[in-house]
Amino acid sequence: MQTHILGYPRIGSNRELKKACEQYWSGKITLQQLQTVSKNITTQNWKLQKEAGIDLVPCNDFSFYDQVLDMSLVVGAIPKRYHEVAVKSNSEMDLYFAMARGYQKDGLDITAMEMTKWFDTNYHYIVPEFYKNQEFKLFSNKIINEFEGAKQAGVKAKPVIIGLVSYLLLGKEKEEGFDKLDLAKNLLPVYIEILKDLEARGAEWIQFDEPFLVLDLNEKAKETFQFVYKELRKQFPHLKILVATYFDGLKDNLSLAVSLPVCALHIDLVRNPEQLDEVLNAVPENLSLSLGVVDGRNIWKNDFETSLNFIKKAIDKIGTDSVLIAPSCSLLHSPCDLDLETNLDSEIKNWLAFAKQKVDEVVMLKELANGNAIEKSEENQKAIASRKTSKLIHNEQVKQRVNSVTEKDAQRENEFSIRKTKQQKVLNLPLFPTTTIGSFPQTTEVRSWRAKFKKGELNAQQYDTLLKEETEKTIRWQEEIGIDVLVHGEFERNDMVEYFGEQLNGFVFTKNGWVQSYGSRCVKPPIIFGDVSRPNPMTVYWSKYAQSLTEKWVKGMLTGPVTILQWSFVRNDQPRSETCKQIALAIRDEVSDLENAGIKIIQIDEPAIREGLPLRKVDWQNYLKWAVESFRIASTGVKDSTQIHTHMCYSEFNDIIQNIADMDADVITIECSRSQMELLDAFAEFKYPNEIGPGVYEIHSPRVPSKEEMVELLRKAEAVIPANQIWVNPDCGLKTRHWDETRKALEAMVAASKEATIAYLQEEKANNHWL
Ligand SMILES: CN1c2c(nc(N)[nH]c2=O)NC[C@@H]1CNc1ccc(C(=O)N[C@@H](CCC(=O)N[C@@H](CCC(=O)N[C@@H](CCC(=O)O)C(=O)O)C(=O)O)C(=O)O)cc1
Ligand SMILES: N[C@@H](CCS)C(=O)O
Ligand SMILES: [Zn+2]
Repeated sequence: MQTHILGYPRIGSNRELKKACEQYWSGKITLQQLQTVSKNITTQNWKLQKEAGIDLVPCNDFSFYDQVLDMSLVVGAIPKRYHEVAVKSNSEMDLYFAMARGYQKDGLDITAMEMTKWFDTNYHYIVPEFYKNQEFKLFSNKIINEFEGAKQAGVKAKPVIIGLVSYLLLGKEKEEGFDKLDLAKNLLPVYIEILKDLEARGAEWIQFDEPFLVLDLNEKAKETFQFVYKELRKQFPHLKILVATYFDGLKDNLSLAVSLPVCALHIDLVRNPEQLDEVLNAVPENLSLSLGVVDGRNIWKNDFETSLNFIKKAIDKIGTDSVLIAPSCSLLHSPCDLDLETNLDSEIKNWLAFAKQKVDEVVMLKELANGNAIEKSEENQKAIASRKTSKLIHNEQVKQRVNSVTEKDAQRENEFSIRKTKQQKVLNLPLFPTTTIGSFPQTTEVRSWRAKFKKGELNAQQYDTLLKEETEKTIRWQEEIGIDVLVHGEFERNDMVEYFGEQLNGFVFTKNGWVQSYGSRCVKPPIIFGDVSRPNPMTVYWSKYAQSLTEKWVKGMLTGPVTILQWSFVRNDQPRSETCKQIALAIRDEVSDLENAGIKIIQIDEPAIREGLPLRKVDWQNYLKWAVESFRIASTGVKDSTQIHTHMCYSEFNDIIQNIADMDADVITIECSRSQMELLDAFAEFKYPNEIGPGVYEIHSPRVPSKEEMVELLRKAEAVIPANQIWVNPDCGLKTRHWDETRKALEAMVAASKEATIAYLQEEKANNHWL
């Protein structure tokens, strides 16, 4: 029996990588200094795992930005537009960061590659770009370098490589007339070249991540899996190849997965424990099974009794030598180290395990399965029992309230057409009304006020005054440039989910529980440990203050229940739907309080609603039913005249448009500019009846859009959506942007709205004249 880890967090337990990357980007440190930071992180990670007693320690799980982008560089999938950067900068690292973040230097203005969600997680990867007959060639030596780096640290590591089929399926065809899977034949020689080199250097085990094996696959994908792994086996009869699947069960891909001629197959027994029996029955004699029993996506202490039952069952069926023990997936999605949490309630802390502790759990499970360290099992069972019976968790009132929600509680008084008239009477908004999504730049200064406040270097009143000044400046500036519906800027928020978690009962938050979201950006998901309720209003103070400063409407700004659920660590002792409804009721109360405080427009952000979709289509409707219902519980307790907005980013809507419509928000703002308004087609085809704000500019890069390009996008929108349904706004919040680019971009956006209005009215006039 062996233990292994599928991947370890690479940000460093104090976010050293984030800080070093950002310093490198702003020219404050050299490439060599950046590389020293990465070397320290990887070395520490390898040593930690080796010293804990892990048999197969991973390498190539480090990344300066994203592991999929790393793979694109390794196999030379570098889109042509970056070739000049490679020449001008003469640095592999700068080329790499240019692909991730765009390049505006040396007279070049090149956009970043697209970024999207990694399966159903809050991690984002850089989408590979594929072209017909694309050739690949080994470009970056990263995998070899990491293997050698681990060797120097005294570890013969197991390289973790994105499997060939999943790598292709993660990408996007950038021209028509071919299927990305057609490229497998061209890509295979590069994989073979890498494996040859690794084998020559002494590698024994190779982990290929193939998460697509838990998704719905077509015949071509299945054939490609067979083709690729047969070829690899032919070439490398002695390498131990482990295929890793995670985030769901193999289900109808089981026979395919167990037929691959590899040494070991990893399965996720946290997400899909039911698959174990079926897999054990199907596993051929020469295939080892890696049991993903420690939850890599959540922070709860492992229940050793449950895990040991799985392990024993597997040992009985296939023998000790054929069993590996592991976390369910890479620990990338877990915070680094619970030991750093010195402020957590000790009862709750005893229920938790972060990455470092999960490594120990994996080792301990092997010990226990071997009949050793019985006292550790008793300790573990005490902690598990204490959580089951704790008084901290249950609140009968909350449970009763969820149980007594009726259909009427999830419905507005009247349908949208009636609400629209009533809202327009109150709001009196122009055609193409302008607004933003909520956050304004979270400058280093604003963040430093909060850091000082937390350290006690600023008192509550000083902190409050600084935030009020920043809010007032932002309100005045929005008035000045003529935005129609203002926002307060969200300066008081550390994060759109954590901020709410900090104020709700049933949540705890950590000091240092950071998890990578994309590139250098991290999030600190709050932990939902018990029944959720709202002891006090959470946002009314700031919305009321902002509204008191101006005659214009200020939107109240909330995060929706599904997004709070999705971006938190969620309790695993009740269905997610139950927790979601509890959060929904808390948000419903906040919405009511905002309305009572005179706020006429309330936005409830749900950017994670699509991310929460189960990976298999058969499971979608069940999820969508409770997710949409939760949004409706949160949003429908208002008068017809109160306008409810929602906002979503990173979403494709075609296949869930009916459910989006069922949310029945009066206005939805969506990310749209990167797809050049293509995302609107789903709304147009569906004849989406409510109002829509398609994002007219991209907010992930510092590039300032021109008025003309936004007018052009509005014209595209008008071609498919009636003008009186269209709002004008950026793709998402502006928290990651600087003020200078924000000012220029929003001024141009307001000008674009005016131009679109004039053009529309002129056309109307001409049409009427003609009639
Ligand atoms: C919309 N997005 C979000 C997602 N998930 C969330 N939970 N939240 C989101 O907003 N998922 C999808 C996308 C992902 N996008 C982003 C965008 C931006 C960030 C980001 O900026 N993250 C920040 C951390 C934000 C935060 O929590 N800030 C805190 C703490 C700030 C801090 O680091 N303080 C320093 C001291 C500072 C000083 O002294 O000057 C410290 O503690 O050491 C705060 O503002 O108080 C990031 O920096 O990574 C994430 C996801
Ligand atoms: N209101 C949030 C939404 C981000 S998805 C913001 O503006 O940052
Ligand atoms: Zn957004």
